[in-house]
Amino acid sequence: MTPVFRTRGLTRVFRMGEVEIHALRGVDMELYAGEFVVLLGASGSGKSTLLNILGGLDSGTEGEVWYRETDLSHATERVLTDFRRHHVGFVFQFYNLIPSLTARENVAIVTDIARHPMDPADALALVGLEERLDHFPAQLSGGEQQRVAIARAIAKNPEVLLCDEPTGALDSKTGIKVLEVLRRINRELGTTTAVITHNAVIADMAERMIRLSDGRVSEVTENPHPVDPDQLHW
Ligand SMILES: Nc1ncnc2c1ncn2[C@@H]1O[C@H](COP(=O)(O)OP(=O)(O)OP(=O)(O)O)[C@@H](O)[C@H]1O
Repeated sequence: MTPVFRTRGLTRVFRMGEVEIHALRGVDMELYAGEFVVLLGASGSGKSTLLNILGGLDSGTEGEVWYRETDLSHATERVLTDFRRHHVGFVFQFYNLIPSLTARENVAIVTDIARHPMDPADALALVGLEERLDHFPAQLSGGEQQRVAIARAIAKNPEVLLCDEPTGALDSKTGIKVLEVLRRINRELGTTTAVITHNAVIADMAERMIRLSDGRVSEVTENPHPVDPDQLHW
């Protein structure tokens, strides 16, 4: 299987004045096409740093990061912008919706600059919000706002969806609904999906779990029988 992403010896050092923080200390990992992966690890283990580098939001200090045949570690800003714009979708813990725009308009912001976008209404229907197209964020629950954010991330038809604590601000019932949406998109669109979480239970729905400890991959586990999100309890 050809990986969508491959890192080798990836390190990231943040320099704060005299202090150096080694967020990643040599990460070797792959993400394969179409898989659903959960990234676990203690606070500060480097999960967000890794996801940000995979998504072209940040760069490593040393080591290699490949997106298919593109070497992101030596890419120009133009290549990285194109990569972010057309190949990856991001979902964060806080939804980052624009309060003065409706659900449909929040999604259209992205589809307006994408090459092969979905219709915003279709993207919102995929996340179960066909009845909420003209609602403003303040008129939506937290789970619904997160689903708008997911619709916005997938409406450009990205190959990869990178999610940083997507259920972190939600109660378990709402979080499970959001996970069901992510699972459905992964299955129906074949979007390679990586989800960072503190919640080890969520790994039960993933095909693979990658654990980071102190800036390194400490464990990779395959899960031959991923469960449906509605079977998860926490
Ligand atoms: N921009 C930055 N400047 C300085 N240090 C940073 C920066 N981003 C992250 N760090 C540090 O790098 C380390 C790894 O942070 P990171 O956010 O990747 O961890 P994490 O596993 O995602 O943690 P959490 O689960 O708490 O979000 C931490 O010690 C953090 O303080």
